[in-house]
Amino acid sequence: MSFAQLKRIYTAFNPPTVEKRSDALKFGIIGAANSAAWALLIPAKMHPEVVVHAVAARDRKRAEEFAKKNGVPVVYDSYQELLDDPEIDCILVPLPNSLHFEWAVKSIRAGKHVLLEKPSVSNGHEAEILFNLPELNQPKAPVILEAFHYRFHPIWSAFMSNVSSADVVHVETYSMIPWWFVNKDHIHFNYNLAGGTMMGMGTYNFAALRLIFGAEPEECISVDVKALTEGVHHDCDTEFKAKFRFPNGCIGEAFSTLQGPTIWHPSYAKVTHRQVEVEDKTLPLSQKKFVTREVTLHGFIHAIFWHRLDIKESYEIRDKDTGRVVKKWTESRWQKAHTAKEAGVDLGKTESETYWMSFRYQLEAFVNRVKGRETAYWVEREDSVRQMKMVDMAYQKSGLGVRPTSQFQVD
Ligand SMILES: NC(=O)C1=CN([C@@H]2O[C@H](COP(=O)(O)OP(=O)(O)OC[C@H]3O[C@@H](n4cnc5c(N)ncnc54)[C@H](OP(=O)(O)O)[C@@H]3O)[C@@H](O)[C@H]2O)C=CC1
Ligand SMILES: O=C1OC[C@@H](O)[C@H](O)[C@H]1O
Repeated sequence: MSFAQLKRIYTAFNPPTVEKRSDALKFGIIGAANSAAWALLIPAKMHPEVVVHAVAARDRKRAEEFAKKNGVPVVYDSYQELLDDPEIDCILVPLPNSLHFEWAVKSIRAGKHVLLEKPSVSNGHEAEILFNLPELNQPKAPVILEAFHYRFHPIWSAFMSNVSSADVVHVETYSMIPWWFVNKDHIHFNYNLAGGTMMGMGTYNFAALRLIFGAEPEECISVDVKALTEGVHHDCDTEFKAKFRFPNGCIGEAFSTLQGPTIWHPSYAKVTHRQVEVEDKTLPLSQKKFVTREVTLHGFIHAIFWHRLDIKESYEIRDKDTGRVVKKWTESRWQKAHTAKEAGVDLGKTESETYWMSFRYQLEAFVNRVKGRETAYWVEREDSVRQMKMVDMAYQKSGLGVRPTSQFQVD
């Protein structure tokens, strides 16, 4: 790894602190969660319109420690007290998956905008209720966003601009987290907290499949899992391989593990297109030109560490009458994009920096939506509902069962 790469990663996690505007949004965090650092605390430092104002934890001491460590000025004794603070505009919900539904509903009903950790809720049933709350369809409704951070990174846009959904014939996705990063006692492996690898990591692969095919899967054909069976961990998948059939009859595959090998391996999404004819006016009238494109994005989930977009195009020139191949060759190119400009994405007035992580791009979009501005990219509410339905489909097929629905009642 070069010095420039190391410097970029270092700066991503230790960014310069920018001056805050007087109309900056005040965020509250419910739960002194580890993921809050990536999702909000670090990107907030370099966002002039974001102030992390308060944190609440089930245990006040824990909240105080978190506040001291992260320079958060206000501490609340309970999540509800934080929601009752009229000064707070936005809430980060980084709770166990099983609590996302209840606290996202309560946040919206308190009139707050919600940045909701992925997966949005425990299952499709909860998603239908949450994302269709009447409060979200009113004028000046709160903004809610499932924190699908990688979808906001410019390399994802560059990748998608090379994918032609109508021509996709096969997709393979891979993601992993090394075993030492996720302890067996982590909330990811607690069934009652809606744990499991398909929830914690697989949902990233599933979203990639849905976006690449530009459609919802019709069927989950197979799911092979390694799962825990003991105590609170029961029915939590540590690793899985799933296959889905999409409306064009083609297959999308997802492999993920939260107990992967010691050395981190970048995620990838590999897309194969069908052969299509391309116009070439330089050819004699008796010949036709065809291309088959393979597009692979390495590092699609955590692009800041490393990524590369590979595009391989296999060309053939054929005789129109006989179909005989007259000539064939392959052209390959690759691309990286840490900034919006490098990917050709328009972020409006904002200039992105090479050290921006996917989470910083996500926060940019979230703030812009809250402020009523246009965003280059967004995860719509219906999208999050469909996403949870795909997760349900896979859990049903796996035999582990859909994650349990919250007892919290919405009236
Ligand atoms: N975007 C990303 O890169 C990442 C996203 N995530 C997502 O964020 C969410 C939280 O994950 P993560 O931050 O790793 O988890 P942590 O265990 O670090 O934090 C979870 C928080 O939930 C609170 N909590 C409330 N009720 C319970 C309970 N019954 N059991 C355990 N904790 C409880 C705790 O808050 P309190 O302080 O009140 O005790 C704790 O701080 C998950 O939905 C996960 O999928 C996770 C990692 C990375
Ligand atoms: O991006 C991630 O990496 C670590 C996992 O624990 C987490 O769930 C996921 O969002």
